[in-house]
Amino acid sequence: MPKATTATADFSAHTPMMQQYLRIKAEHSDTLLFYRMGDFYELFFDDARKAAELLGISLTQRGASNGKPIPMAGVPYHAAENYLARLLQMGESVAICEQVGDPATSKGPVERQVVRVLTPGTVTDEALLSETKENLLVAVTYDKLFGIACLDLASGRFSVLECTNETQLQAELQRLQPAELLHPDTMSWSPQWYQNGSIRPRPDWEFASDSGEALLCRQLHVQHLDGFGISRYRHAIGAAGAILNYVKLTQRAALPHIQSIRAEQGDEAIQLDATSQRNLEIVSSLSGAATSLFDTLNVTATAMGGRLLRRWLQRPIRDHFTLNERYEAVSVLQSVDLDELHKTLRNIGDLERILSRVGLRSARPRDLTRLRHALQSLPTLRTSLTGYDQLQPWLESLHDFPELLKTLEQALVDAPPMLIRDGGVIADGFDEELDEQRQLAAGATDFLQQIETRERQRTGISTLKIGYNKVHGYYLEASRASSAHIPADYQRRQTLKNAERYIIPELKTYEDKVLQAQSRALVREKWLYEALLDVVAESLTLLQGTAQALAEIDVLRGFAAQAATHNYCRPKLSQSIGMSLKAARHPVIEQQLDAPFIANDLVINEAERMLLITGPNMGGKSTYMRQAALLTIMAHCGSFVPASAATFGPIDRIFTRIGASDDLASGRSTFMVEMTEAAAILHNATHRSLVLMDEIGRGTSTYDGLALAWACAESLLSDNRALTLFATHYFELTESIGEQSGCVNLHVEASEHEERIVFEHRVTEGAANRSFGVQVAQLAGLPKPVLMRAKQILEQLEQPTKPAINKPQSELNAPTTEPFLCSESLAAIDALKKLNIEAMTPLEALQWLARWQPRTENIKDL
Ligand SMILES: Nc1ncnc2c1ncn2[C@@H]1O[C@H](COP(=O)(O)OP(=O)(O)OP(=O)(O)O)[C@@H](O)[C@H]1O
Repeated sequence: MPKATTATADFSAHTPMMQQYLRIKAEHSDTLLFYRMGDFYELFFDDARKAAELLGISLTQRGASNGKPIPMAGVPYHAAENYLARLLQMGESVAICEQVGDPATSKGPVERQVVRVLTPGTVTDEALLSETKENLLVAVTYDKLFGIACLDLASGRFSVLECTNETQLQAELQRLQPAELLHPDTMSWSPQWYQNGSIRPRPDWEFASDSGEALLCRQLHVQHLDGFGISRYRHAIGAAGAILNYVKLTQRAALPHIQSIRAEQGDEAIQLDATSQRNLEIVSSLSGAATSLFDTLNVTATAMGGRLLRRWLQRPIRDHFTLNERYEAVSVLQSVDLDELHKTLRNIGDLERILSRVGLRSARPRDLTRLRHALQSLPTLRTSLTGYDQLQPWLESLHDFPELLKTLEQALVDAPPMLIRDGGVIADGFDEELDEQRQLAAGATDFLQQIETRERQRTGISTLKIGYNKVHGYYLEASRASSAHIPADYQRRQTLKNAERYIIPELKTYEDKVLQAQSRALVREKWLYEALLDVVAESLTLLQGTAQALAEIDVLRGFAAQAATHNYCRPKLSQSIGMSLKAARHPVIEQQLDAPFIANDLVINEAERMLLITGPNMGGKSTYMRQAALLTIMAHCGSFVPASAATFGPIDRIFTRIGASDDLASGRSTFMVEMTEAAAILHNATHRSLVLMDEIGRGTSTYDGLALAWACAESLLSDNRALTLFATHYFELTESIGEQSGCVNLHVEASEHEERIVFEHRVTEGAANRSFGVQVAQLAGLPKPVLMRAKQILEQLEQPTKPAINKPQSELNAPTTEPFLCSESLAAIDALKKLNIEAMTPLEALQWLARWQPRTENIKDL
């Protein structure tokens, strides 16, 4: 690539057009430059090579400049959106360079300018965005704590938050899933924090708090930021400044739809760390193919409703007042005609994004007709919801816009073309001047037809016809065979194979009139369209408030519909720590099973804060635990829950240690991942946290695993005092931990029928006494000989003091017997230590001895 990166570079050896290209490219060195040439966007040099590789388009050459051939690749102008969408998805940014000068009057290459820069986090074009997902631009800065700012340019939603540590940062980024992330040049970015989007370093000074504050004040038209409650978030304000800088640079337009900014405070939502967000499959499933909680609950009518539901699920709130308001709304919506409401909302569509495009002045004619349609539907919607006091908080924000609607109805044709460029958008009768120009243009066209008829008669050439092209304007065309009949006042302009083209002065005069009238009409129409955008923009704040209320109504309508269809109950919120669920079901699995889902109760509170769950593989332990977390999340979004009764106390965080997989990207083994997650839980869980621990310790040897699981359970029970659901296959824990105060043993039931396991999926009190592992393996299709051998080994392991039946002891897998012996000894010592002899009656002491004595036989073998 020629040196195009400095302003002082010398391009004089290149052709004039290449000089122009290189000058523009020098200002956009880190973006692909789409350089408009006729009907194509062309890319040159390294850009061409890169685009050819990324898009699979052919790499060609264009002449030579500076003595060397120029690598070139291009995409047709009319199909550019598709290519742009793909590049953005791959994290690339593109600068669009258009011809802005007039080719007719230009000396040398026609003047070109970059009219906008598309980057993954700042696109707002309908065709380039996913309907269902927010497209977020996030900036992160660090100085003792992380300052984060987040902008959804396509809705104008702007927020700031701060995190004290990396784990929190990771959790927030996992939730936000930025399409593009900015950080200061000097801050080194760890891929562990986030690596999905396009990560872009920006100059440090763009993140300065003072300049950030000044930029924000200017954007929000205020003198200070106190009114938005964000003043104390100094780092995040710096990050917000970096975002504003960047968006202004790329959009090259004012941003009137960004009208406020809010602080997201850690304690206003239930915190879900990055792992839990993934493990609980809230908005996307682990495998990608399965169904997430979002997929199950999303029956919204509008895309803006779908995006809001996603946000709510990712950030469940803790404010009981707001949640009760939502429950009330869901209750009363059940008596509204939900299908009708769905239809009306569908008609309203994605108002949120239309309004942002109005703000950015990139709204297309069809955006305005959709806005018109939405405003027409508003009164119907309002009528269907009036009379329900419980909906008042939403009805208050639903405004009618009669004047604006009248203007849009009068101004726009019914079905306008895609672009304003060619006209035909503004309706007849809306503007006198436009009508006049249009009539003139149409009248002059009639006149051309009169000329054609007259000239045919005058010349006697019946095939004489009037045509038009951009180079010669209007002309009369006659076949070459009839050239003998051409009058003397005809001036020849063009000779074709079989025809000649002529002009006459009269034709030229009328041509000027037509063209003038047509272009005046077009100019007028564009001006009127801009004015129409101004009119809509005047009501932008109220319209945005209305769109927000509509999106919420859409989500609440969905909750009501789901509650009615699947028999969900209204949750109760309580101040006492804990949770109580009657006949609860897993919202996602319930809808996927052909067989009926077995409902289970769950009670957890300060007195019984750890539920130790044992039972066979496939018995339903994970399902039971996950459903507790999912119901908590649903209830804290305002949804009803799949249970016959549900009460939730205050919950500050949900932690999960579920499943195990290697984290190859960061070079951590399964066990390392497991322990890192456990460490995060033990460090952070409070007595208000819901903790799901599924089979901790299974990633290492049984002996180590048991010891770790034991110690973790003890700590959760006594130090964190968290509300813990602890599933394990270590039966030893059911006595060592399960019998401690604050812990309850539960098990999932299963029975054996003709050597086959039957899962009951019922959770009942008490510990399980066997794990049916071999039977489950049989279901999984393990070869018969292997199963037989496993049964044999199992029998030996279960009777450790007896000699091996078929094989000498040395040939058995000796270490696997170890945990039984060692764990027994550990259990015995622990139980003995905890014994309060003074509080025991002699009979109780004897009973204790009788219970333990048989088990100590195992210990002898150590
Ligand atoms: N309450 C239930 N009603 C009906 N089916 C259920 C229920 N609970 C679980 N299942 C079914 O059993 C399957 C296994 O459940 P789950 O994964 O929760 O078992 P598990 O005890 O955690 O197993 P493992 O110990 O192997 O992890 C689920 O995929 C689901 O199809």
